[in-house]
Amino acid sequence: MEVAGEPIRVQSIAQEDRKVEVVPPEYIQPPENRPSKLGNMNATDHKIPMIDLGGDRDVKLLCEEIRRACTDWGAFHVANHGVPVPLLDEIRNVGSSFFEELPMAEKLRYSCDSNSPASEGYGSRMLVASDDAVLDWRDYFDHHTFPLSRRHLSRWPHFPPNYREVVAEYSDQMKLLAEKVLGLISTSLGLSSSFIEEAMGELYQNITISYYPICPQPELTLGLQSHSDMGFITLLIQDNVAGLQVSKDGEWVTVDPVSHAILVILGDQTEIITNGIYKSAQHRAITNANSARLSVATFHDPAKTMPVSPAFKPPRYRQVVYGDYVSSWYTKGPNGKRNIDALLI
Ligand SMILES: O=C(O)CCC(=O)C(=O)O
Ligand SMILES: [Fe+2]
Repeated sequence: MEVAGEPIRVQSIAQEDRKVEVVPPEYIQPPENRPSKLGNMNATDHKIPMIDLGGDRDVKLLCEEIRRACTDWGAFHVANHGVPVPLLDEIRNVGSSFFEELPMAEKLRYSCDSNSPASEGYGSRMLVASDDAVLDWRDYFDHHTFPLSRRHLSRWPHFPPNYREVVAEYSDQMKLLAEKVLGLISTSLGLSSSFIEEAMGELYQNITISYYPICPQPELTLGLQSHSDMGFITLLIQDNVAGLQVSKDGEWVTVDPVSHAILVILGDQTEIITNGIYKSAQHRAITNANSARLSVATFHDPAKTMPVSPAFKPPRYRQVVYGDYVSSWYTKGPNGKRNIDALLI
């Protein structure tokens, strides 16, 4: 089902009546970007850290763990995070019902504006900077959730019937967790616990549910090209199909799915504000030939008008107005971490 002027959704290439045996050329990555090895590359010393936020943990010890994880990886799992675990299953379930049970024609009623990056709705080309860029093997639904003035539930799927209620509740819970984690990150650097939250100003939150259809040639494609997230922190959950990889010491490490845990990914604004003591995590998603994969990423960003600069001296990054950073990112494309590197002094 194709609508005139509408970019084609990956799911309609991969799964419907026109199912293909080979991927169309616009999805084929140049050799240097292809996943070299499709198995799980995790060795025990190559596992994303798991940090327990529960109970009465000694804050000093907790902050030491956070500091190590942020320094070594820029990403870590949190367990006992305070978000009800059934809610994690609910959002995965409503997401997969939308992508897998709703006919394409119905899904297309929620199409995002394909001419404007990060517009709300159902799309497939969020990170595509130019017409000749290689396409991601991914469809998604992007929701604007905070500030509340951006939250229009009427623009979100009506199916399944509890979709909107679940996403709204999930958004509220993610905001609380983001504030908690940003507080710990601030404390772990000797800053006041509210430092990053105050520097961020009004919190902007978007939730992207990504759906990666089965891919006939996973060795040639990426579900999502290598990038770092633009804002402060991303809270991500995935289903039980592995596919997310984080770059560590020049190697791609697959993040094992842990159904009750939430992955914290540091974004570029955290790298700037911490003056590079903590680095944003470069990550990507690979595809596979056996199962579709779903993830839910919740982004926490400042207002577009907000200037962000290092909290430590001498500054190693130039101050940047967040909206300018976002515009340049969407113009040039993510290309690994090139955008933040351009701010280095
Ligand atoms: O699907 C994933 O695991 C990664 C999603 C992601 O990195 C993003 O949406 O920015
Ligand atoms: Fe990301």
